[in-house]
Amino acid sequence: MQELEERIQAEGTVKAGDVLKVDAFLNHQCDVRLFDHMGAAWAEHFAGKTITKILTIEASGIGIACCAARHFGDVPVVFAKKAQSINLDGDQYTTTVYSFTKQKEFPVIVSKKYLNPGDHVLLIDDFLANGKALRGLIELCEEAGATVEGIGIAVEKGFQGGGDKLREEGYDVDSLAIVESMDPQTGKIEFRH
Ligand SMILES: O=P(O)(O)OC[C@H]1O[C@H](OP(=O)(O)OP(=O)(O)O)[C@H](O)[C@@H]1O
Ligand SMILES: O=c1[nH]c(=O)c2nc[nH]c2[nH]1
Repeated sequence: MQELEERIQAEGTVKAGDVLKVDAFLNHQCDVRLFDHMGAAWAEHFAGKTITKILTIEASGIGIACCAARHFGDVPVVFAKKAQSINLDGDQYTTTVYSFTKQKEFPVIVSKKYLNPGDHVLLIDDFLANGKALRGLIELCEEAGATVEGIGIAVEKGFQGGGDKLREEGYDVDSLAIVESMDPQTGKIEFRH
């Protein structure tokens, strides 16, 4: 998606440790017009599929998933929580995920009320790196007996391999920008096309 690539080139910075900082528009300050355009792009890609629910994970996927839902008939957006809470009652699906930016393992929890065997789920997230977050969401869908229809990602770091492994396994992964390489010394960012 050209608009997203241009924003990354203009406002993104490359940090050590394979970190791309795009928090001016994607995952701290949020550009909702851009999010809306991203939702439209995923709706075009997944047009032939029936989507009954969007599933994402705290924290950065939530805003993007909510904007995307407007392009999928206002389907419900469910976000997996990364901490137990007194607000989480009853039965839950749970797994654990290693967080890329927080560098520690988190529980990942969805109430059984909000993920069901009949659901056809679109997974949405801001970043795809090693694929740990998506593996967690896929596991929750498997536990629930829900079908993963596709995966919509804003920025995939292709050189970390998580996306290609999922594609090899047959998942339909639509990443709107795939970073092929990035250099913290020069700041140069190259995309896969
Ligand atoms: O493919 P992976 O290696 O799993 O990396 C991608 C995940 O990393 C980030 O989550 P993180 O927990 O780092 O930050 P967040 O709380 O801002 O979403 C991002 O939001 C994705 O969920
Ligand atoms: O802001 C972010 N930058 C990244 O490079 C990244 N990788 C996973 N999650 C990420 N979040």
